[in-house]
Amino acid sequence: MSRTVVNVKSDVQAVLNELENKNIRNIFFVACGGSSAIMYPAKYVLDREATTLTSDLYSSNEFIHRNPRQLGKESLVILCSMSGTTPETAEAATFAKSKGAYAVALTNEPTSPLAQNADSVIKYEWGNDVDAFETNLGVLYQLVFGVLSVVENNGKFAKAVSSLENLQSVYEKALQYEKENARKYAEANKEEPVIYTMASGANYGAAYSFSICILMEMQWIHSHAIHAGEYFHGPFEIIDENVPFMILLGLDETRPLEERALSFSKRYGKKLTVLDAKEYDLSGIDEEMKGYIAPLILNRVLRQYAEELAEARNHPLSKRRYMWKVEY
Ligand SMILES: N[C@@H]1[C@@H](O)[C@H](O)[C@@H](COP(=O)(O)O)O[C@@H]1O
Repeated sequence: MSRTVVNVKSDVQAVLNELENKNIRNIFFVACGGSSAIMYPAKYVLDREATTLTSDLYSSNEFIHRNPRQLGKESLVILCSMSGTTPETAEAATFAKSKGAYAVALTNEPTSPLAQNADSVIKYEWGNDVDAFETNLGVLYQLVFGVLSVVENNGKFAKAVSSLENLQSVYEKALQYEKENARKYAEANKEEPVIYTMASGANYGAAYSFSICILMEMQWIHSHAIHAGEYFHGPFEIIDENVPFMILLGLDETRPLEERALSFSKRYGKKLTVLDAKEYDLSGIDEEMKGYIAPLILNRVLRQYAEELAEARNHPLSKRRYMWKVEY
């Protein structure tokens, strides 16, 4: 086991030990942008697994201003910020603590303002070279299944951990499988002014992050992440042969929504890119975890698509005009 994997495990365990002595009844996921997107699958896990715990997901500043009535001593607030410097997320930790809640920060920067404001910190690693187990998504799942185990005796913690330990090799096979597709996608889409994304259930966060972080923030391409269930209640009027869609198919219980949206899109659209988790080799992932793990794989593959697109468009993923540059 690498040193960073050992650290992640002990950070998660330290939080779980703290929770043993508390009476947690509700969980609030709080973050912004890409860090918020990673929380959608965690919320899906809680909806599917929790028998008494309730959970909800908030953009950090909305969390503070909406001030949910149930936030209090029986709340666990899970905050995430890679830099730990996003002001509204750091402030949300202080706000949560002021209400008596227990605030856990997930960050790549354990000395950051967010980390300092929280009760506990779990450090995650970031970048293409780190193991899936120690990324933000990997760490958040360990925490969520750990909380389910401590608070509700849910028995899936060990299955989640072993599946996450095997995830890196699944990523590598999926990236290899999609390599040429990603390159072709970039060539075919490099001049497109707008690209929509679509998914449901555990996978919606991956579509959301590709839309707002990759296409809008990092490529300045118009986009919107459409929920596959909502597609038929407005957005489907937009599809025709000229409108590009990135459609995700996961393995969770909402897959029929994604399949329905795809089959309609195939009737009227031509520029469809489909990432289907069914096509990937998921050896090492526990059967009961596959639906939960699929968005992590789709998210990793989407990063490969993003890198190819940035290359083909000669627009680096690091390029910004406002973020971190002007007042906002
Ligand atoms: N794509 C994300 C943004 O959505 C986010 O606003 C920013 C700060 O995020 P964090 O709070 O995780 O440091 O980082 C990335 O660029």
